[in-house]
Amino acid sequence: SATKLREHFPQPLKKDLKSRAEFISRSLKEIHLCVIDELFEHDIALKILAEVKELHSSGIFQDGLLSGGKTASEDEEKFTEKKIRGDKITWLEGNEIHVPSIVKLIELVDSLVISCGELPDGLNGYFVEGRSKAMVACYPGNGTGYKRHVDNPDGDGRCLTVIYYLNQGWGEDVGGKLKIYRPDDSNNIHVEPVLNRLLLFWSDGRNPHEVLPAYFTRYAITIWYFDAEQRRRAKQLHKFETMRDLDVEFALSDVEAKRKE
Ligand SMILES: Cn1c(O)c(C(=O)NCC(=O)O)c(=O)c2ccccc21
Ligand SMILES: [Mn+2]
Repeated sequence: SATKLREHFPQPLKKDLKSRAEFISRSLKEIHLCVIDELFEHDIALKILAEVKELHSSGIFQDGLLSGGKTASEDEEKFTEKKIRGDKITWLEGNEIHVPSIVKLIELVDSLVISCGELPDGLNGYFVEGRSKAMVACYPGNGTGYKRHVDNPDGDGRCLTVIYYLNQGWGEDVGGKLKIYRPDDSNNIHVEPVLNRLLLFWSDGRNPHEVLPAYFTRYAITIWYFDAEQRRRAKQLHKFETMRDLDVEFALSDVEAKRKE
C-alpha cells in the first residue's frame, strides 16, 4: 500500500517546488509512480473538497457510465436490465472563477510538472508542453469502481497521469482503493484515496490500474500531461480520444509565465 511506499520513499520534508520535483522525478524513475501526502495545508484541501461537493450538488456531473465503463444509448438501456451507474465526471479548464481552490490545485500541479521537466532527465525523456482539462470524478458509493485499464495504451500523447484525492476520513471498510498492477502480481500497489494525497504515474502500460468497488462517495481530480512528440504523432495519425474533452490541450507556458511574475 502507499504507506509501504512511504517507507520506500520517505516524503520530502521540504515542500518547495524543487524538493518535491526531485522527489517526484526519482520516484517515477524508480517505481513508475509517486505518492505525495499533505500536498496542501489542511484548510486548503478542505476548500478544494467543498468546491467539488458544490459542483456535485449543482448537478453538473455528467451521468455516470454504466457499470463496465461503457455508455449506453437510450434504447439499449430500455431493453437491458437497469444497470447500476458508476463514475460521474465533469471537466474544468483551470481558469474558472467559481472554483478558486481547484484552480490553485491545477496551478500547483502544473508548476510541479514544469519543475520536474526542468531537472536533468526529470521526466524520463518526455518533454511536456501541455496538459488535458482537469477531470473531476465522483463514484456514487454503490459498489461501482472502474475496471482494470491502461490510461494510454496506444500512444495518444498522454505520458503522465496525476490524481488528487479528496476523501476525508477514508477507512479500509469503505473500499475504493486504486489497485495498480505490477508484472509480478505479488507486489501490486494499493493506493488509499485519502484527502490531500497526490498520486502521479506514467500513463502507459507500465501502470495498469483499477478502482476497486467503492462504498462511499469517492471524489478525485485527474489531470493528464502530454508528451509533445507523442502528441504530435497522435494528431498526425488522428488518434483522437473517444472523449472529446480529452482532446483539448492547454499549453503550460502561460502557467510558467504567471509563476515567474
Ligand atoms: C472516472 N475515471 C477514473 O476514475 C479513472 C481512473 O483510473 N481513476 C483512478 C482513481 O480514481 O483512483 C479513469 O482512468 C477514467 C478514464 C476516463 C473516464 C473516467 C475515468
Ligand atoms: Mn485510469
